[in-house]
Amino acid sequence: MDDDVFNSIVNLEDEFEDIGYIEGLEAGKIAGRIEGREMGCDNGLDIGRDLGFYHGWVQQWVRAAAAHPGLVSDRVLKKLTALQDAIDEVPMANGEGADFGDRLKAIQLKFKTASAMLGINAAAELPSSSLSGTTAARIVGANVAKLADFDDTVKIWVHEEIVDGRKLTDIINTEHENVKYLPGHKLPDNVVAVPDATDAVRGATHIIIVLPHQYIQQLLDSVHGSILPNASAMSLIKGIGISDQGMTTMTQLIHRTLAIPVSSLSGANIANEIAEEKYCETTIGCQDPDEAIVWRSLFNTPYFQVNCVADVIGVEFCGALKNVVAVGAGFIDGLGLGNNTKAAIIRIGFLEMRRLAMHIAGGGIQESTFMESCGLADVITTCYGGRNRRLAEEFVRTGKPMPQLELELLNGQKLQGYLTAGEVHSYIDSCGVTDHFPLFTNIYQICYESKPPHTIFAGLNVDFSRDTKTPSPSL
Ligand SMILES: NC(=O)c1ccc[n+]([C@@H]2O[C@H](COP(=O)([O-])OP(=O)(O)OC[C@H]3O[C@@H](n4cnc5c(N)ncnc54)[C@H](O)[C@@H]3O)[C@@H](O)[C@H]2O)c1
Ligand SMILES: O=P(O)(O)OC[C@H](O)CO
Repeated sequence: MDDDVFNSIVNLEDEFEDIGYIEGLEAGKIAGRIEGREMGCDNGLDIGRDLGFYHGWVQQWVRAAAAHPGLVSDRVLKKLTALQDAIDEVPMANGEGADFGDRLKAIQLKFKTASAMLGINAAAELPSSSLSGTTAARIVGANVAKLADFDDTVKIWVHEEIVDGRKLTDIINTEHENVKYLPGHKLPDNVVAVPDATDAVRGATHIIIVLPHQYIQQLLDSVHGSILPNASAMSLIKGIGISDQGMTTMTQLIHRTLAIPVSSLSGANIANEIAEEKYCETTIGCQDPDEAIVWRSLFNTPYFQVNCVADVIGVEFCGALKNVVAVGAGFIDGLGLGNNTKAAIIRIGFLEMRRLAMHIAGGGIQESTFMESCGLADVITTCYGGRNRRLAEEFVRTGKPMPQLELELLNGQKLQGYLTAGEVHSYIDSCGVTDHFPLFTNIYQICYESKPPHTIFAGLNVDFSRDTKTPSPSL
């Protein structure tokens, strides 16, 4: 009897373990089934909705083509049939060969090509007719006119203003010249200015966004309901955003609002020189190799040589942060110091750019991106020929605040450098790492805290040697 009691006590743990195992297994099966069903419903719903859209679209065109012979060419009909086949081949259940992601991607590409050939694939721009936006429209306009896969028309959104008593959109559409932001350079006839941003993006599969970064969120909010679900965007903006979540790049901001893939283009690209068709290079950061080819075909010309990399945010960090270095270079010119001093500021600025980008994005950025046109080359050109440099020089010479100089000297153009210096400072200050960015900190203090320009040299003897050895330098 005693024996039995002890036996059952000794075995109690094993018994509970067995019971626990069986109960846990049953509970796990039920929870797994519920979770799996929820996930399946969510994903299946998305896939079904997209497939339904493509199916309905292609059916309409196939029917219309059958009812109206000659409505579409044989080439287009072939593309529509290929799209229809790809949709029909999608299995209706999970299993081997289902690979829904790859299949949807292939369908999306076929849809883009077919809709482009049908003339409903406008490559739209949202440049607010700025200097670089108009320059980009010139290039893209000339390229789409030659590309079979794209509709001929490039819509360019113009933040409407009156120039010499006339609407800027009317001037652009009649004289084919942006007389305010890019005077002296004709635009191709297929570039059409529209005053309503939603008009520019409606029906567009490729959206190019170029405007001073301070206006971006307002613009995105106004267009986000009008974007095609299969559209993709390219940001040419050189700027960063600061939010509660820290530092945001423009592609992150655009993606968050529009929920479409976003790439970046940046390089040693002073817009007036490009408009004069002087040879230069640029860098496209695009994660999808197929999309990168499409974007390259929209921008590449013999005088504007595009190189593609996969590092989207590396490209844009370079473009944004070089503007702060340009302000420093302008201070050096304003102080009347020579080329050696400017070269020192460029070198240190370049290292601080790289250090900051790595600090924020770590292994998400490629070292090699800094050697592309968007990196080293853009720092050089901007520190010698850019507007940020020029106004920083005037700032030292005249003592006038940057916003006043911008109004007086830039005829409506907007500076990014001193704003970015403020944004960078608020970020590094909140992280407690200003000591590791003496040049950025000094430039900020000269711009915003009335420190004299010669204080730009304070504490610049920083050791950057560890930065090249670790992908994400610990500060
Ligand atoms: N200019 C260049 O050489 C160059 C080259 C490459 C990249 N970029 C980048 O391109 C972006 C645009 O710069 P930019 O030089 O072409 O612009 P810009 O300074 O030439 O033009 C200013 C633009 O802002 C618009 N604007 C004014 N108020 C507005 C408002 N409330 N809302 C919306 N838009 C408004 C104006 O219509 C005008 O089109 C920047 O991020 C810049 O760094 C410029
Ligand atoms: O004129 P900035 O200073 O805005 O610079 C223009 C371009 O960014 C240079 O690549």
